[in-house]
Amino acid sequence: MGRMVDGEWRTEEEMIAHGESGEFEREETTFRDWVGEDVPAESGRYHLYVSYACPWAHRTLVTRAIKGLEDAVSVSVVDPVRFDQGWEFDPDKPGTSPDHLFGSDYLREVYAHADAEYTGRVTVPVLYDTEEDTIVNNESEEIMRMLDVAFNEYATRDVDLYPEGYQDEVDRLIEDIYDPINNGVYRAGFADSQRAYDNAVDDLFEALAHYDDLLADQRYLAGDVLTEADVAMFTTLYRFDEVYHTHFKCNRKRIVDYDNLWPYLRELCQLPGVADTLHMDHVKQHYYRSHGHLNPKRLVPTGPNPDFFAPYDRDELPGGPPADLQE
Ligand SMILES: N[C@@H](CCC(=O)N[C@@H](CS)C(=O)NCC(=O)O)C(=O)O
Repeated sequence: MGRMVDGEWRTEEEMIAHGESGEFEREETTFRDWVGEDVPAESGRYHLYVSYACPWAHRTLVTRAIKGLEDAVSVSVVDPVRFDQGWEFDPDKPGTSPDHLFGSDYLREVYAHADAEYTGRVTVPVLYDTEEDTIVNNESEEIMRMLDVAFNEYATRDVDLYPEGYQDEVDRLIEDIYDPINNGVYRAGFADSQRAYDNAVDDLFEALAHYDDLLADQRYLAGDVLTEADVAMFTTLYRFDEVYHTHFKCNRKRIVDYDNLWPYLRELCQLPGVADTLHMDHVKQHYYRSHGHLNPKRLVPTGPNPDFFAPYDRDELPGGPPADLQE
């Protein structure tokens, strides 16, 4: 694994950045323009690059699926296993695709196409503008918001994940769950010292307990309506028992052990469109086979196979999904 420096791929760059006490430090993303502000929303103009394995990319895929934006925004899917050349395209692997825009072998070629002098990590998701021929944005939270708000006129389902009256709460929730939960599992898994790991798992399980309590009498994180905050929480919970519990040593509890988080997770999996975004084979292949420093034999565990499609029994709670998501 490496990163780009002045448009060149460097594999000798430090694999994972750490602070002085061994905490994992995630690098800021660099392409931060906005569809709807800097460039106009248009159907067929933008292209998403994703890995089905990645929780950040998964947020954008879930938003696209539940709003019904498949015809408006096309997608290329990388090979789930990432070696020292970074994300690559291998359309022979099940569930992957070619690079539909450029036919590249590696995702870094797409970054170089957008900026020949690019310095930084080559991450998914990427939202590419075929008109301006550059990357608009590579920050999942922002791409999720753009798909939800800026592309609304192209949505085939009437679903608003950032509803008026809830916006401050949604922003607060997305921020609040980021450090202990979404990034928390990485802080645990990529910790370089016992203290950094201990702090990360303390924060993670304290936050999970808090949201488990909240969801006892509340259908969704912001209350009775489904929002972007649920999408942001969902993609971490989905990977938890199969990957983070074992591979990242987040093993005080599994999601199936929680009274409310577990049925909440099942409900989200069963929303129309979401099943098509679930690719646990890619998730497991990616984590267990890409991180040789954590799993040197690169063996992929066969369990525990939670049943995400078992009934969830949350219809008694107030609220529920928008009409267009009720089947
Ligand atoms: N802040 C970014 C993080 C994206 C990210 O870290 N993606 C991972 C995959 S899960 C990646 O592509 N990593 C490659 C690397 O860091 O070199 C976002 O939320 O979009």
